[in-house]
Amino acid sequence: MLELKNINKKFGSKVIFDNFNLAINAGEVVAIAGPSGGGKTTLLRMLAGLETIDSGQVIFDDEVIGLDELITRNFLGFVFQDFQLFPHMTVLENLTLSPVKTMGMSKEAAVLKAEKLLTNLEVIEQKNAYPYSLSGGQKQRVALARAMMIDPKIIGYDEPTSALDPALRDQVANLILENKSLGITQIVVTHDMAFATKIADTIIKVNSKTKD
Ligand SMILES: Nc1ncnc2c1ncn2[C@@H]1O[C@H](COP(=O)(O)OP(=O)(O)OP(=O)(O)O)[C@@H](O)[C@H]1O
Repeated sequence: MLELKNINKKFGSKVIFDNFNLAINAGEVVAIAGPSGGGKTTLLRMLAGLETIDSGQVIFDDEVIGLDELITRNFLGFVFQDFQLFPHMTVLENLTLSPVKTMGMSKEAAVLKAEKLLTNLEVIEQKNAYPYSLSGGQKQRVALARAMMIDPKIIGYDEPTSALDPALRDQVANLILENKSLGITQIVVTHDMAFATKIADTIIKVNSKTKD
């Protein structure tokens, strides 16, 4: 489904990826593990088009995707570390802002879609609440709903359990497994190997050789 071939990425003179390869099958949950600073977040950001790729090939369903097209193709919905909800906006506004502002979705369509996702994720009662008033698990669900607003082919999570206690970690694992049962392809960046083992079909270690 998604294949990365010979991906190179540098920040200044610092090499983050040197001919990196990755293949992900549709419906698979892939955990990306590896040392701090190894480039896990950068990998997700590159796939979401939030960070440039210097060179290499991205192939999606047998189609070679221009490296500058990643941002507009919306392959990857991003669930940011610590959720990164806009604090001055309600849950509903957090979900509808970007689709309306940057993707030309009508306000009405965005609200309908947001309400459906919030219902599915059992946080519809919080639609007019502000992020500060939500529990950690509710914030996680809202962040997931926001990522799903763009109908991404893949959902990427950056350290989804880092801010959560063990019970909430299990909830996140269940959410990811529920999405898997719906056939959604997911990439999960995590330090937490127990969590990775629980959710992932495949665990990929990025730049693990730099660990030693
Ligand atoms: N915008 C940037 N400009 C310069 N260097 C950056 C930038 N973003 C990341 N880096 C550097 O690239 C390297 C990889 O960072 P990244 O955040 O992808 O690592 P990570 O594996 O996610 O680490 P962690 O597990 O600590 O979150 C780090 O050395 C980081 O300092």
